[in-house]
Amino acid sequence: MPDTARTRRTSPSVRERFDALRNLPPFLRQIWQTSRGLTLATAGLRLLRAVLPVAMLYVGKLIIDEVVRLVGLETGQTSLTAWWESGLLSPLLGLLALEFGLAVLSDVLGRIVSLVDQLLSELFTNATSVRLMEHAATLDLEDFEDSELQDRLDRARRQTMGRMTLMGQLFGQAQDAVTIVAFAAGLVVYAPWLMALLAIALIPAFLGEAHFNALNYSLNFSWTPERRELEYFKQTGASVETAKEVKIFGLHPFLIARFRDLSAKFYAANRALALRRAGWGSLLTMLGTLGYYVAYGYIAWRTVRGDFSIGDLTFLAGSFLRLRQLLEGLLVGFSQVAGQALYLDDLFSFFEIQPEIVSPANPRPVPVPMREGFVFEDVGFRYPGAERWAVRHLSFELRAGEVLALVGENGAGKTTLVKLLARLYDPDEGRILLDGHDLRDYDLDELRAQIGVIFQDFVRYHLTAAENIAVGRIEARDDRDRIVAAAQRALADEVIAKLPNGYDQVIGKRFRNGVDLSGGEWQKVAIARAYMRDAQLLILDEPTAALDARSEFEVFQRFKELSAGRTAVLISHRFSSVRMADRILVLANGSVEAAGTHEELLAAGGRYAELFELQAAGYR
Ligand SMILES: Nc1ncnc2c1ncn2[C@@H]1O[C@H](COP(=O)(O)OP(=O)(O)OP(=O)(O)O)[C@@H](O)[C@H]1O
Repeated sequence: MPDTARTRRTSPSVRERFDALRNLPPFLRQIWQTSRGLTLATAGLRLLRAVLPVAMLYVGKLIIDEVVRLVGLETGQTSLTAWWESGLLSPLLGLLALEFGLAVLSDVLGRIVSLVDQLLSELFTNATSVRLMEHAATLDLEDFEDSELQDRLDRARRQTMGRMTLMGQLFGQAQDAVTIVAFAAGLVVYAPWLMALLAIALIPAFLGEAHFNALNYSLNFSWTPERRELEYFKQTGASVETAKEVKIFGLHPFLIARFRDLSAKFYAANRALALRRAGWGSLLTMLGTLGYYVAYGYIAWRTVRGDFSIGDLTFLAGSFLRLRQLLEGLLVGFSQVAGQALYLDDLFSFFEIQPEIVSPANPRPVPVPMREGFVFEDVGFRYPGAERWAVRHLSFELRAGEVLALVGENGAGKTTLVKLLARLYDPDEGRILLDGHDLRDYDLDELRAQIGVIFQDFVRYHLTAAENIAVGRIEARDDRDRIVAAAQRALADEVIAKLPNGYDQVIGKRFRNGVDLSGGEWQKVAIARAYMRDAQLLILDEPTAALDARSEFEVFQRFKELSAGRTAVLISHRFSSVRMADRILVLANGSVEAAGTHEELLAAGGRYAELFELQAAGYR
């Protein structure tokens, strides 16, 4: 992240803090959209529950007044039966029963409210996760390689889970506000200015909370990259994927030390803030408490003077206590809500990122079949943030129906060329044409549907063997015949035949019953994905590196036969495979150095002949 953004964020201004509250309406809207029924239920029940405390306290006052009245009767009776038979106890019993009923109702409502909230929050978390995945799917590859986006994605991901407390808090606040109004309505009659005193005494605590919440957010925000690093060390230190190498190289101490260092720094920063918060918090809360006891003393005095009954005293004292707690909760809670709303920025700002590689407004249909093929015209491309051009002045033709091989040393630009062809990136210079029109003029989804690429770092899905092949055309995942045919073409069927559950075997070690494959076996399964597709252009970007020489030869032989009528690009460092292509492009430093058939290139005696000789010499 640029330094300016980071420093700006270390201390959000008061305005920024309150600005964040604008996130609440869309947040509430999303909750409402998640489930109208549950939202209405929680709102309704909370409203009902909000007025119960006042009612209970008031009935409590009536009970005490009634007891005082009965004491004052001086009937001289001491046995319960005598009292009972006199009928004098009936009003008291009625009041007690009413109080009991209210208490039970309050408990039951409380339970139902938490149940509803729990269900609603789970639904909301799931819905937000789905939205997150959906939005991430629209973003450019470039976005994903950007570490700032990864930070944002990371924060957004945390928000899908973390914001549920906000929902509960927000609803709780609304409920408390109603209760406060109810209490206040009762109290205003007795001592209006005492209420003002209570409220004023709480303001310092409120401001303190707001301040520290914002500091906390800033701390978390500015530490996002480090927190991702921490997550990375934890993952690397303890996961199936890395266990083998970490063990062999004895990396545990190194990884643990890195984690310790970083986490100790984060802890120190957190602790410093927590300590300051605790110190100031206690001091400011004390002011609030002082306000309460001044009010209490005043009411006690008025009772002694005979202005209030004992029942009034308990009602008032109780009301003030509750009111203080509620006001404090509301003010502190409000600053927390404002603090949490800052975090919502992360979620919403992630949703605001828009992809740059998109279909044009009026896309032209992708030609099926294509007639001429692809033309690269002086194409240049630099990875975001890189100084070097990955490819530059790249010009060549990929004719419809031909099998073209790309050779070149590491970093020559082969994979970049493929990514440009599939429009994972757009060129910075020049253009790429398909049948005479810029790739950018076509519909993006249609274009990608016509291109099948298996990359060298293809994904090993921890799914069944059949699904691992079906990802090449996920709509056809239930078409077993098609999957088996694709597997046969890629020589993957022999691999799958050896699995305990055949095509339904989960592969990869991550899940229960998963069976792992060898590197070459994984590659065969991945190559089968290419045959699942009805794509007009098939590209194998070195997914064969782990295949033994015979398998690679066979795979490419079949690939060539089966690509008859299709356009194909293959990338390999093995000349036995490369020579099968109709035409070979030699790339060096991001542009075409030579092109021709195997024989032509050998005869020309350039880099191709040199590399071929080097490899051939190894076998002599
Ligand atoms: N995601 C990326 N971000 C920045 N630079 C990159 C990225 N991917 C590749 N490069 C750089 O672009 C140049 C071309 O890389 P490319 O992957 O196209 O080479 P290649 O010919 O496929 O190499 P190999 O034979 O090793 O697979 C290299 O200099 C590489 O360092």
